[in-house]
Amino acid sequence: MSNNHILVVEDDHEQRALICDILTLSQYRVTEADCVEQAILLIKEHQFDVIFSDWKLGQLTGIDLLNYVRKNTPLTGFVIATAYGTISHAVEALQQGSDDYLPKPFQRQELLLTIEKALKAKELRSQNQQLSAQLSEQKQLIGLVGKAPCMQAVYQRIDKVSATNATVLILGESGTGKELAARALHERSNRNHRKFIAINCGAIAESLAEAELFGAEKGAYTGANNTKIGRFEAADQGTIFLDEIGELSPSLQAHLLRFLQEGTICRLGSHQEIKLDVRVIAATHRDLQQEVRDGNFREDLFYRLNVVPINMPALRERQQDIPLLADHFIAAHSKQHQCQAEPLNSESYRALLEYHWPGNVRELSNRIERFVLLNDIDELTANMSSETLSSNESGELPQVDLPEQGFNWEAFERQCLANTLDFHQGNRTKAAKYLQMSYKAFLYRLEKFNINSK
Ligand SMILES: Nc1ncnc2c1ncn2[C@@H]1O[C@H](COP(=O)(O)OP(=O)(O)OP(=O)(O)O)[C@@H](O)[C@H]1O
Repeated sequence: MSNNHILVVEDDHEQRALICDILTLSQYRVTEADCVEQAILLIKEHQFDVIFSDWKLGQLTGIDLLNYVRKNTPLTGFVIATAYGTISHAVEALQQGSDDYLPKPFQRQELLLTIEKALKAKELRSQNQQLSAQLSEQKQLIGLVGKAPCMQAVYQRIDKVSATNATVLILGESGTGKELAARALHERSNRNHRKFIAINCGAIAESLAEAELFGAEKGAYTGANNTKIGRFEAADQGTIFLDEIGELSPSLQAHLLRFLQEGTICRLGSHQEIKLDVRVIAATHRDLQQEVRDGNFREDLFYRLNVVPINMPALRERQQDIPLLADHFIAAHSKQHQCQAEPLNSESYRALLEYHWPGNVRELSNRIERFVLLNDIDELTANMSSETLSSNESGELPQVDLPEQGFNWEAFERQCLANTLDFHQGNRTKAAKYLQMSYKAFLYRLEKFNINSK
């Protein structure tokens, strides 16, 4: 039996028995309560790892229990079950610090997955507690908003490597906060009183790039009337952030490799080596390993850069942070533009939660900024419905010849999911969209059938 102890709070006797059975069969230690008051008495006596609570519990709600838990045993994992279609409850629960919510009716596997998620969140919170003083300071400092377990893992990574001089490669889709993470690494290092220089490798003209990065001697090229200091030299004793590293030309890749190996650069037009102390942080939204396989990126450079990788999660992978980020950006943009925006209603939160956010946090920030400036809620959700996963269109259904002897439905569902994923080269966002399913529902199914997309 697992050591993990779950408290199930549900006033419907049959439902409670069912949930307890599922959890007990999955080797959890389970205790039950039929109301908030009884749950609180039990929490005072025992240490629970996760509390699974229904929303409606007599006169009180799961939120009352959640508030008690967050105040008194903040590490405990918490999942709230919400009635079908009551998205405002889900939003409220996430805002109050629930680790996840589970819309009813739910399946056995979905229940087990949310419990596992809450356990993971609890574990990360426990680990972070040791760093908590630093962590709250760090969260302020680095400006990264998000409480999801995958973001906690990012904070931990940043915390561990910021004090070192290790080269860091930050990976993630566009708009996921790669530059913010790089700044955080710099801010938390002992280089923070020196420069942080950010360069978008895709944005510098090829012909000027070498002089721009490594400097040039007077007369090295037409128009070089004075000696030019490059960005590497300017960043001496500080940090250089090379964004879109995948765009670096082969010749600059060679220069960068030499710097990472020898710690020296040569200005254009000179053979004199200049020793520098610059920490390199690189980022890309590309699959650099694929670029290496395709011959576009040097393998030796890839390994030099990839000393410590940090993966920034896509916004759709941390759905629980969406309300938090939305509220954060409303406050930030209202302050910036000195205007007052209406608080979001539950319909708007629902639209935000259901959308798949191809532009990630940047897109959320931009949409909220437009909404705040124009005070028009339609600006927030414009063009979302056509992109939203839960489209109502059924599309053309595939023809299936039902075999006379019957067939195994689960095996069939598994096959459909796996084929769809293959069809989209393992891209889960596209596959979920193709099946007109929310990303979260699709992930549940992948995990349920143990289908690996990577
Ligand atoms: N976790 C976060 N909390 C608060 N703001 C965030 C977060 N992540 C990103 N942002 C904001 O979103 C915008 C985009 O972030 P950033 O430039 O760091 O992303 P990026 O991954 O480097 O994007 P690109 O790959 O396009 O360069 C910025 O305005 C940033 O402040």
